[in-house]
Amino acid sequence: MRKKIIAGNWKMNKVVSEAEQFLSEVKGNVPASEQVESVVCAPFVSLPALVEQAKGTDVKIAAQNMHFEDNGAFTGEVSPVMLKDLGVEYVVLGHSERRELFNETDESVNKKVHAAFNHELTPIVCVGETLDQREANETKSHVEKQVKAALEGLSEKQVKQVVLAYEPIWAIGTGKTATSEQANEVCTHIREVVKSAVSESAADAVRIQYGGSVKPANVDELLAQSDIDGALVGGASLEADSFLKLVEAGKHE
Ligand SMILES: O=C(CO)COP(=O)(O)O
Repeated sequence: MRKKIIAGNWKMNKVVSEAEQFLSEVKGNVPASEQVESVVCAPFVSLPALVEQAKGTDVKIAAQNMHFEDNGAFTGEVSPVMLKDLGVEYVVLGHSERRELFNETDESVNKKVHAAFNHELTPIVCVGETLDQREANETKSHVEKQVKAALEGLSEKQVKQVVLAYEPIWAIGTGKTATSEQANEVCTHIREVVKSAVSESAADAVRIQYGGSVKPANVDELLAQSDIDGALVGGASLEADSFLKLVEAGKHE
């Protein structure tokens, strides 16, 4: 049985004091991490305070991006070494906003996934199709290409530790959720891709989140699907109450 993982992706929201306020409200109220993993993906500037505050609690802290090099002349970038040194445990890689707005490619995502493992960070790798691709019936082939590229060169053991997040771009921030059947169909396909590209045991172990307008009202139905092992949540993760409802839902399934 795969443990559910609920991650709140704040994107570019909250100043440090707001981030601290949020964590003070949730940290004593999340379920034990043996039941469900609760992750907060915050902007870089809030990470030191959040990691400090989350110590000894069941909340894990994630970055939303990083460079693949350890250090060097990359003005404005943050490296995996820096994240590891802070005590960050997860990193979101290849989010569609980064692919679309910041020229993230399958190749750079793959380099970052390797860099994450080199520094014992757990990657949450995002994949997903545009509305045009869905309408052209290219969803599965597109997502397959993204998953294979992201996992290229990893060991079976590493693949088992990756978290994949299926986020259809047309459902992000639009209020349009994929139906739970549509979401599960693609997550099932992703698991089949992992099985044929890596192994059956890797496919059984890898966790696949759904993301795109997830909220307390629809999370139960999504998490009840056979191949959905969690949620990557934007808007509905910004309020402590709502985030707590989402992680509670992960516990029940
Ligand atoms: O992009 C997302 C999470 O990474 C989804 O965002 P929303 O939950 O706001 O649609």
